Amino acid sequence: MKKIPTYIISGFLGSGKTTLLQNILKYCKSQQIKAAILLNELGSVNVEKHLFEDENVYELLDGCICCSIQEDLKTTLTSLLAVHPEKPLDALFIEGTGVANPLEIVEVLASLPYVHSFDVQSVISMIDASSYLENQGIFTIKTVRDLLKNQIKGATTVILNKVDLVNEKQLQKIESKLTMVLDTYTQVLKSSYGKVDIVELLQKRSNTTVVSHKHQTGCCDDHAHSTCQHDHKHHHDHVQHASIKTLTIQDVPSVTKRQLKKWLKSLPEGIMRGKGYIFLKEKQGLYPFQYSSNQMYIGDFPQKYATDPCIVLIGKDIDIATIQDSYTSQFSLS
Ligand SMILES: Nc1nc2c(ncn2[C@@H]2O[C@H](COP(=O)(O)OP(=O)(O)OP(=O)(O)O)[C@@H](O)[C@H]2O)c(=O)[nH]1
Repeated sequence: MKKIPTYIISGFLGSGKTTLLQNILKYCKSQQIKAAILLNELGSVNVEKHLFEDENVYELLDGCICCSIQEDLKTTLTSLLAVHPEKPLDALFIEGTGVANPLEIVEVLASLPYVHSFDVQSVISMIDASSYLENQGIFTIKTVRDLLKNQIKGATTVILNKVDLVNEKQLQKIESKLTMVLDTYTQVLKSSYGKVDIVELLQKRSNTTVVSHKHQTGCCDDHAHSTCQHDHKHHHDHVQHASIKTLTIQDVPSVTKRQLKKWLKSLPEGIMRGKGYIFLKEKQGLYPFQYSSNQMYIGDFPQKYATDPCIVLIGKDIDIATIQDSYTSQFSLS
């Protein structure tokens, strides 16, 4: 089945995510694009329900899909696939809460089994130009500052919204601050009320590659072809230059904690996040693990629900072939 092109819209509270989403949906309607939206709200009631009355909406309330209700996200993705089996959706838009880390959502979509049904096209992050500079000073709490940074750094497209509320000088200051955080491949657009060129916005800018440890002949061999989304030469430039890349390794053999740690630490700097389930030799069980800020965390308890071991890595400008090679040499010895 064709994968569903999926877009993640992130950005701090009030930055204009819903406003942008409405513009996108208007465009989809005009082009007969069959879209669904997944709205996530921190509160137990969606106060913006009325804005999406005619739309195919899935609501996830009372928590953040990137963390506290991540399992609900998985359940919703599963039921969404069950509802549209014959005539799949043309696009799925996921609007995270204002405090969501978009990379955590990418990780879910890149994990098994979802990676075979959803294809992350881009991570769009909204910035409220009228409060961006102020927020840099206000939020002295490191976790909030990190969150703001992750929302921007984890994006393939950044939209500097609410430019109607700032003057040229302020805008220049924001742009120069952003260049310090963003890499050159991140697309930066400016807008008022989320009015941007939607065709340009919906271009594919993110890459997910699926490889199987069992088929190390490469992801382009016959067996793996159906899941292969590698950087083929015939891809358009914007795909080759996509800054965020996701690598999903499936059929992972059992390893020791030490081996996993050693391998994760050996990864290139561009790797921003890692996550997955790994069968630990010493504990004879499938354990969840996390990797961020150069630190590995392994869950205290084995996974209760049936799932396959897999490793999801997300990074910027990463050379997937190099990672695959390092992975093969590390774990083939195990
Ligand atoms: N002046 C101005 N107001 C805007 C702009 N974009 C959005 N707004 C307004 O800002 C408010 C918040 O916009 P939303 O689109 O709801 O923002 P959001 O990011 O979805 O907000 P959360 O649900 O809190 O995460 C609304 O009142 C919008 O009408 C803009 O470019 N300029």
